[in-house]
Amino acid sequence: MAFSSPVFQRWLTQIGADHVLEVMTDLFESGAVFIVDANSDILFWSKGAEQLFGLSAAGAVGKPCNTALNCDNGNDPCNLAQLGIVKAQAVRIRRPDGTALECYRTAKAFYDNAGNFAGAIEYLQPQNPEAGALPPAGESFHGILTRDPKMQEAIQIIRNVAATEATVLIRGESGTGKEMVAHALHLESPRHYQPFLAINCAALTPSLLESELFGHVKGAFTGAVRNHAGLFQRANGGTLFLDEIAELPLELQAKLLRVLQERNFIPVGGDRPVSVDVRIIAATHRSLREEAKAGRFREDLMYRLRVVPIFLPPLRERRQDIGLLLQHLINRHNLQGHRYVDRIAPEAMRLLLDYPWPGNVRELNNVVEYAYAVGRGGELGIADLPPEFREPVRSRLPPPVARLSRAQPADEAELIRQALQAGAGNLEQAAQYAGMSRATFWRKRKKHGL
Ligand SMILES: Nc1ncnc2c1ncn2[C@@H]1O[C@H](COP(=O)(O)OP(=O)(O)OP(=O)(O)O)[C@@H](O)[C@H]1O
Repeated sequence: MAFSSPVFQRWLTQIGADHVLEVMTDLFESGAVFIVDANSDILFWSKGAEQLFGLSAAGAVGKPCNTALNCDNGNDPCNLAQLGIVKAQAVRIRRPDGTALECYRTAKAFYDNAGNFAGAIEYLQPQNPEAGALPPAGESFHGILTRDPKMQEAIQIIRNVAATEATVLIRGESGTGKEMVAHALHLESPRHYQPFLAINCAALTPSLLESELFGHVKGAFTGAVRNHAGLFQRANGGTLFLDEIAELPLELQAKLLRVLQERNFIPVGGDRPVSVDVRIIAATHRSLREEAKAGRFREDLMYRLRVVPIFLPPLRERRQDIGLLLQHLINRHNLQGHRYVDRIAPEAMRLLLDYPWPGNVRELNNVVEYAYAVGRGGELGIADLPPEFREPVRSRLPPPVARLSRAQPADEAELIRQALQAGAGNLEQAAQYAGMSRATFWRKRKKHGL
């Protein structure tokens, strides 16, 4: 057999088995190869796996394979140990960006001399190679799709700072991908085995936020019937993402500063400090400098948080990403099988490119979802777009109308959309426009996916 040939063995030693494996697996352009050890932890992750699953080798190696792949059937390769070989088994994996991918899986187990399971080599192919394919490498980073130079600059900063412990502050409008970027940073960092937890500081009242962040002890307040571990405790060893950090009340800013400086905090109602090791990534749509100048944000905390600032441009300033994201979303929806879109009418594309996208990528997701819900046929046309795309003068906004209590649910979504447009990325102005508090506006926006 060729593999036992001494000539082959000598050649393999000369070239290096790992290099041969890498080159060999690169030949499988439309599939992913990976290798697991006896514990099913990933040892090797091919470029094809990075491409297909949208997860870098750095983020995958060392993880249990069912965690990295988020298999819906999640029972493998336990079965593989008994079966020895699996051919073209249909499986569904879930990428880090949440998209599902139907694959065919072929795998072969290895056993040691005692007959114990010693690992496996696996090959996964998308069931529909065209629809399942991710954009070319370089345009996707942990599910973040972009061709925009400023976004790519941001991604380069993430790659560079991931290995360090530097605190990162992400600035960008709502829906520009701040949480995705924070998650990518976590996945690239040595903390990727540990939890990544996120909270929006604008979404809760100050007392709830304090309890959610720092936890509380039994009896701290009416209703505190047991000890509650806060996010800092639960994220210990990992990363905590604090979205809309500018909305953090001043008294909690002092508590956060203490965690950053002394790595400990006192839970609500507690009397002794709890030590934690958590990397903080914060995000805001505001200028923290301006907030500090206005006395709403502690300057010392601002300096602690923005050691590495990252800016994400709004979608209207990166038009080339609109086409890329559209194609990706269409591929994803095509996979679900309700409708297969293979082209976008030029006039619909024009409208999509000219639209100001106040809700950024989140709004683009919704527009495509709308098109699949209401439209039919292979061409995505103007009639498949939500009403605001078909209004003759989109820039003319209606006056700040209707308090929400009087609005019907359908009007509510429309009001939020108009408010976002009116606020042009400033959530405070948008909330004012809608006649709501920031927290209510944030909740309603999430509810309607805007
Ligand atoms: N570059 C991108 N590529 C692919 N998907 C993206 C990109 N940017 C954002 N998204 C998607 O858009 C949605 C909003 O992204 P995300 O929650 O990260 O934004 P955000 O800036 O944190 O918003 P908010 O501040 O309102 O919470 C998510 O569904 C995310 O998957």
